[in-house]
Amino acid sequence: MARSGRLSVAELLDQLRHGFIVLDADGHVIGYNLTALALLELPEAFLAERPRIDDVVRHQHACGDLRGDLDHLLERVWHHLRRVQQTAEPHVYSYTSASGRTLQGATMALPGGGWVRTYTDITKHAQALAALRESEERFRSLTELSADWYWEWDAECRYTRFEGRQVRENNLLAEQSLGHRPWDLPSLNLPRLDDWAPLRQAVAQRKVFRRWEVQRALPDGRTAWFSLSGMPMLDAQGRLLGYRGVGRDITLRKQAEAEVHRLAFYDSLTGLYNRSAFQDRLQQVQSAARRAGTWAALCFIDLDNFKDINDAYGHSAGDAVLRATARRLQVALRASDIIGRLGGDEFIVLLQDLAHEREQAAAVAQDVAEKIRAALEQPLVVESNEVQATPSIGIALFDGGEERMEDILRRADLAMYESKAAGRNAVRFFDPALQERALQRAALQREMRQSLRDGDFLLHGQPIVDAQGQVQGMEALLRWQHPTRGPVSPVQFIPLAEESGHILALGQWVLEQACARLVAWRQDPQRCHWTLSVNLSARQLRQPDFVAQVRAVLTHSGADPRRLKLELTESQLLHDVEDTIGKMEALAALGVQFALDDFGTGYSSLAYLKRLPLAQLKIDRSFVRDVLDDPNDAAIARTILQLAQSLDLDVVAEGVETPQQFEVLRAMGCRLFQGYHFGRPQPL
Ligand SMILES: Nc1nc2c(ncn2[C@@H]2O[C@H](COP(=O)(O)O[C@H]3[C@@H](O)[C@H](n4cnc5c(=O)[nH]c(N)nc54)O[C@@H]3COP(=O)(O)O)[C@@H](O)[C@H]2O)c(=O)[nH]1
Repeated sequence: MARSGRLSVAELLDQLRHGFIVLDADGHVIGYNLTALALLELPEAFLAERPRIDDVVRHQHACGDLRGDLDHLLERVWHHLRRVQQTAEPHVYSYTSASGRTLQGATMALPGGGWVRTYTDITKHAQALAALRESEERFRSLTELSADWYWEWDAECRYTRFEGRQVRENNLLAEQSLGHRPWDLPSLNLPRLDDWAPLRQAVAQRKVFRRWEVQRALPDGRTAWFSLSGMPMLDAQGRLLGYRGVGRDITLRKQAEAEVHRLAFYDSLTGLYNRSAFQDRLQQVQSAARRAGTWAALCFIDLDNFKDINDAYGHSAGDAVLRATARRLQVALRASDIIGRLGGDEFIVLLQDLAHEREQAAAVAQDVAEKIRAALEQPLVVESNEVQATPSIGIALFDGGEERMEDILRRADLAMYESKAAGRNAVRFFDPALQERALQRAALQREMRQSLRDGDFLLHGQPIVDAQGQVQGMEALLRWQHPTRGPVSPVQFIPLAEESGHILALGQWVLEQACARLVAWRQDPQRCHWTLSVNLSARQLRQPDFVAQVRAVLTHSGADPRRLKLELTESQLLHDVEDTIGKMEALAALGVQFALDDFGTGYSSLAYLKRLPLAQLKIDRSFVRDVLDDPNDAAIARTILQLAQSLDLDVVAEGVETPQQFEVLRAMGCRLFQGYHFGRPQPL
């Protein structure tokens, strides 16, 4: 310690963490600090004698701190000393002493000759580096030996790195993925962005995710399944740097799982659902029917003479018949229908979401069962023999109620026995009354097609009069003069025509007839100002080319569009309102008028009412019927009239049957009327 109480320079240098030795131009030690002695483990007496650097090296070599050939060591020391002098660049090196200390040495040239050598203990740093290297080695052997590969994403979740033998051997994966987010790459099992929501949510919350399975099509045409697990990489402030994780090819496992699934749930002969899978599906259909409030049907199919085929041609022929039956069922039915084989020659079909009404569902089920029957009754060629395996089909309808699956199956099975009893190759319902009605509906639909061809449909017209009883127009009403059944009410056949789609052809026919009538009236001074109202069905209006169709009929017939009035019901407006408004506006632009039929019975939103290009409201006849006796009906009629007045619409009171009804409605301000009081529908 210096007298002043402050450290001398020499004392200060001894306190440094770095050791140093100063050499003169000949390489003699002319200065050093105590740290150098400690780090180099040299006795002070040795350095105090100003040894040459060669002696220091010899000493270190003798102690085992420096290893290798001594002459070579000395040569190298002097080589570096000279080089440092020439280049003025320090020479940095490191070595580990015999005692296990790692030192970093640096040699620098001094101005005017000589050198200074510094020594720093970097043992800890060297140990950390060694540990890091070892861990890298471990990681590398892991990715080299394991089936997994390593990946990294940046903070935007784009792949930035892949490592591992798998990736090297199958570089397709990395090539395809680098620079892309996993959800931007094409995937077979998760094609929509929404499918990735759970993974993206986990990433947004910086969560670890495990075993995320994705199926990809590789550029070489193969498809492969990968499983990804990942964890976030965060900086010291908790900001996301990216994700890192492992990936694994799980294609083989997936294939094995699919095979196990196939064996457990599918019939090995036909590939259809087996009994246990079918029961599962039946339960699902029942739950779906409960949610949707619809009816479903179970068809039990038994091949009529399968045993004879088996006996006559052998089991392989029998198997071929069963496989062909399965194929025919698949071709005849829709993808949403569920087909199974219970065993032997027993097949089952589940038809879901048939209709909300039981009778309507029965009609559809009857149609489908007939289609199945027709498909299966066709002869088959099996092992060069022509065989016929006609089916007996039993149908049980069910809804979302509590009925047990065994009971539904039992009902269908019983109905199937009814088919057998009825002479085979037949369809029977569990409920005979339902069967009858379903058959009636199916027959009417068939006959309707024939009647359309034969011209059995007629158009009637019912007058629409003003307050003075003067006819202002007609409503066109369709009639079916059935060749054997006589007149069939539109109340009966219009819904059937809607269901089967015949309404499109019928509607077109009515429109053509109505336009022809308008053209004929034009020549008649008493009728030339009349309008003709035509009822539109929901299905007609939903046709994308409906506007074009009406325009074509008008052009072709030459009828004045302003005399044509199309009647819609409120319920028709509820379906795709914007589309309906668009079509109405397009026709209104031509001059065609629109009336809202049965007004008051539906759920018209006043907001829509305002937007629709309507000319007329028709008060439903249910309000007119009791307008004299029921104050509520009278109030409704009055309200409709007031509403129409404020919306600047005409009003027709429908179903006026008596002079009293006429008077009351006229007193309320109604100006147009329709009903038996003025005339029943007559041939136009
Ligand atoms: N999509 C189409 N629907 C049509 C067509 N033709 C008729 N229909 C619809 O069928 C339903 C039944 O029609 P219909 O049996 O012809 O009955 C109409 C009138 O006869 C009846 N009416 C008329 N005045 C009276 C009356 O004073 N009392 C009474 N009880 N009934 C009467 O009302 C029916 C007309 O109703 P609306 O159409 O609502 O104005 C019926 O829903 C028809 O719409 C067609 O070509 N296409």
